[in-house]
Amino acid sequence: MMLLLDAGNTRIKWSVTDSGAEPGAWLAEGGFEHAEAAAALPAVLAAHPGIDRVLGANVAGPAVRALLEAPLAAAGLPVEWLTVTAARAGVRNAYTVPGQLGADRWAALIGARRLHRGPCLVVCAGTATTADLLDADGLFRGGIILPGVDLMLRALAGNTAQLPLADGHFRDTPRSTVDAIVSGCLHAQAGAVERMFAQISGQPGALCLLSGGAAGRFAELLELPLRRIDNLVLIGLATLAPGAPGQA
Ligand SMILES: Nc1ncnc2c1ncn2[C@@H]1O[C@H](COP(=O)(O)OP(=O)(O)O)[C@@H](O)[C@H]1O
Ligand SMILES: CC(C)(COP(=O)(O)O)[C@@H](O)C(=O)NCCC(=O)O
Ligand SMILES: [K+]
Repeated sequence: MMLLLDAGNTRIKWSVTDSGAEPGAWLAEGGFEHAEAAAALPAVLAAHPGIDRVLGANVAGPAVRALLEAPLAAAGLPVEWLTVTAARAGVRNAYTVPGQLGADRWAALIGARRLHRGPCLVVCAGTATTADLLDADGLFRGGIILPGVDLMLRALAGNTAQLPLADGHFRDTPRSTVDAIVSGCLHAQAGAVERMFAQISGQPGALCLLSGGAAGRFAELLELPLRRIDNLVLIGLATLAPGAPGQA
């Protein structure tokens, strides 16, 4: 039985899965804030005593990595952290320096390849938003990084005299400050995704896979073939586990 960890810059997402189970068929799943790791992880282990392996993707830095490793080490469980390479599980990494790519993006690409064999735009709407192009033959051609929704909202509130941390709504023609701010930030997210998707929209089977905690903020704005996938990073990690069906 495996514990999978997606350590992002806002939250830790986790799932428990039986070795050999279909990626995404979780026995349990959840999330917690970085500071809750010392309490949350022992609770997960206590609830699932059969966990004998931990696989993780970390993009939140060494301090968060240590926060996660400590309670697991106390339970005799080392964490196998995903390292980003030039090729894995049918995905090839065209990054100029392959190891520079975030492990979450790499795991999400591997998960996407597992779920969809055609051309794909893999979007993770998290602290940052990423949109990564995966060819029908499994080549990750490259992708973009932009501030996530909350970062955009906080940037405006924190760097202007008159703009609040907006809790407005998306409008086609915003007529209040908070709606103007929220609409602008959501257009920025959806526009970036649609512009990236335009590179593959003419290809048969082209699909956008959208994951991440902030996905729901702009999913319905997207005018493209879309599949919402919860925890694509964890699906990628599960795909890499030995014995996982369809593992390449
Ligand atoms: N429980 C939640 N409910 C609603 N929105 C959330 C929740 N958790 C995270 N978010 C939103 O998603 C973003 C973080 O998503 P997540 O995919 O967890 O990011 P990361 O992988 O960067 O930690 C936050 O900035 C917030 O906008
Ligand atoms: C872009 C990211 C910050 C996204 O992380 P998240 O928003 O999920 O916390 C992360 O993938 C990262 O640190 N990447 C390393 C640089 C790169 O991918 O080029
Ligand atoms: K940083």
